[in-house]
Amino acid sequence: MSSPAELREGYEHFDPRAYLRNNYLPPRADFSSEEFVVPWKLRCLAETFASGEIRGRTLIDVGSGPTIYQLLSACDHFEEIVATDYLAVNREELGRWARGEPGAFDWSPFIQHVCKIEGRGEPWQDKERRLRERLRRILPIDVHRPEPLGAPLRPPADALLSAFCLEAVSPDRAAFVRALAHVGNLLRPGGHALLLGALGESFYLAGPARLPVVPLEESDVREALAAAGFALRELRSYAMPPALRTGVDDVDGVFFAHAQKPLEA
Ligand SMILES: Nc1ncnc2c1ncn2[C@@H]1O[C@@H](CSCCNC[C@@H]2Cc3ccc([N+](=O)[O-])cc3CN2)[C@@H](O)[C@H]1O
Repeated sequence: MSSPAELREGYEHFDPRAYLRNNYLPPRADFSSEEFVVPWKLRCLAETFASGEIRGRTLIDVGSGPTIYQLLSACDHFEEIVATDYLAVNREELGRWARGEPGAFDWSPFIQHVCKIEGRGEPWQDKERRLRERLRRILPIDVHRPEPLGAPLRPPADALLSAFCLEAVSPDRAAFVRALAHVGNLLRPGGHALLLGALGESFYLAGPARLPVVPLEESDVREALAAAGFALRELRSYAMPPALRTGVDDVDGVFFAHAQKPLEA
């Protein structure tokens, strides 16, 4: 089991471009079939937002890393998107994309796919522009702190999204529960939480960095959400096919959870 100090040390060597290469270029970024992991992740989010039930002023994305794909369906339903990450190198990568700077990662295949599955015939450039307009803040965060942003979010977020972060920064399941409770402090009562994460993963690579992950089963996710005070609305799982087991991690599958913070405090 890794210690918080080992985790922090490991993240000093995290290479955002290697991480993007490992997870967001082929073979994992294969849009040719719904059987593949990226279309599955994007469909979970598109279907959840399609109902229109989840909307409001602010959505906070916890541990964004260097990625924005997770925000593509959310951005139609919130005036402001707040991205966050622990590492400056990831916040800088997000900023490059947000400002449309040369050298930023090309998310257009993801944006085109989301526009296709949302089925409104929206030009992908419109969605790209809307996300850039609404992605107003890119903040430092540490989910091990009871106040992950260092100060309360005022007003609290109407919704929270987090993709592949909490299990990758928690040394064990108890720490995962604590991190969930901490990020729950950023969410208003009644607010919705959407989580994507890894099942059965014990490590992943990001260039020179080899980071430990607490291996989770679906039941651990269910129990952690309950222990952190969330009411579970939906939990789906995806099994990683052999073709996508590329050695960049040992992930067995992916979970998608939709939960809600109760109205009564
Ligand atoms: N204390 C902290 N608080 C908040 N964030 C923190 C903290 N420490 C580090 N961070 C921040 O959290 C990190 C988030 S990236 C974590 C990667 N998770 C594992 C990776 C992800 C992945 C992606 C896609 C697929 N797939 O199949 O499609 C599979 C997998 C499985 N492997 C990183 O941005 C770091 O900068």
